[in-house]
Amino acid sequence: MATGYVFHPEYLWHDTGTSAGVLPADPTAGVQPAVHIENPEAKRRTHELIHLSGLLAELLVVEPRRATMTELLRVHTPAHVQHIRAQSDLRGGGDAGDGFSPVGHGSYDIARLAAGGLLALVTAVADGDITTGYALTRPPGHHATADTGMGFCLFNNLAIAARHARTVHGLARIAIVDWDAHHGNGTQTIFYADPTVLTISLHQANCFPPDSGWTHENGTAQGAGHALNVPLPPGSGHAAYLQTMHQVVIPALDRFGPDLILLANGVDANVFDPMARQMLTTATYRQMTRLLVDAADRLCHGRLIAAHEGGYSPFYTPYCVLAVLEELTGTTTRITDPYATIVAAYTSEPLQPHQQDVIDAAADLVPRIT
Ligand SMILES: O=C(CCC1CCCC1)NO
Ligand SMILES: [Zn+2]
Repeated sequence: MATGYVFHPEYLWHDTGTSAGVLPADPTAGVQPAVHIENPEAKRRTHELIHLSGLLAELLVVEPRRATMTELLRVHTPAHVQHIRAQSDLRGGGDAGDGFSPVGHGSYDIARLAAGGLLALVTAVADGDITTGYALTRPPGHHATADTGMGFCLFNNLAIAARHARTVHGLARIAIVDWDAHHGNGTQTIFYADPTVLTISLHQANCFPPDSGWTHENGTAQGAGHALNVPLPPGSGHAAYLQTMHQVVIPALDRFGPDLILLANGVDANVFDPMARQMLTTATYRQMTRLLVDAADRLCHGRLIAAHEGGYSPFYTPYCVLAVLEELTGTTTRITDPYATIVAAYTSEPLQPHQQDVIDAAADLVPRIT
């Protein structure tokens, strides 16, 4: 069972500029310049930990390629692709569409390489060269819709990969699980009327995008029943997420019967992350990933590909991703999470009734999956 790994130095060259955290800097308006929260640091440190842990030597390194225009247009409108390209051509760059999503000079080709990293993993899985894979890509993708970038995302990497899996490799039924702290609105919207793609998003309720990711958002037309959302309350931790996996995600995958499982692996629900208020630890990511690997083994010959999404703590993101990657490879951990004892007390909270209520509401929709 080989695990593919995609990383490329260009991913670190996507320039999100000196936005003050998440907003464009504007000293004239009192918005002091700062490093953008979506900067290379957490991804660079993640790649370095994967290397220094010795795990890199056990992975099949898969070279990314740039997604072609045809591949981009399977998901995005021509106007959106042209917009990204035009913003990227500007010496000072621009924005992907929502005012929160910097496009650096040259980011168009880097975003194509991010999407192409997922395409390369899908092809490697379809060809049987690997069973599981991880793309440590940047910029992220799960907020991007067909016609706009959003929330730091330029192109929807996983949606492009899903369409490629179906169109080119005949993998007809695709499940996309998204446990990034923020709603996978872009992916959901792209496939909202598509019965062949099941989207499942676990996220902090009403965090980003605002008023998005409610349980009643359950798909439409032919896709009715094939979008699940679990908007977990702020402060939700290990117990709530594991209960969601057992009561919603795994039963949904069992009913749907995917030919391929894609994972939007945002780790910004971790206890140290500045961009959300959830309480997950490396143990949570490890156990959630193990459940997905077991489901993939049961349902689709182990085929499971993860795309990196959010994760902004430069010191904790690496350990969360390492936990996911070790479970994808089926190896035991090499490096103990140095923060485990610090967080053990306040991340072992029991499941709360208001969290169970949210999980129950989502679980009630699982029987609608066909
Ligand atoms: O990690 C992210 C980005 C969230 C931010 C985008 C603008 C404010 C919140 N999405 O998954
Ligand atoms: Zn996020």
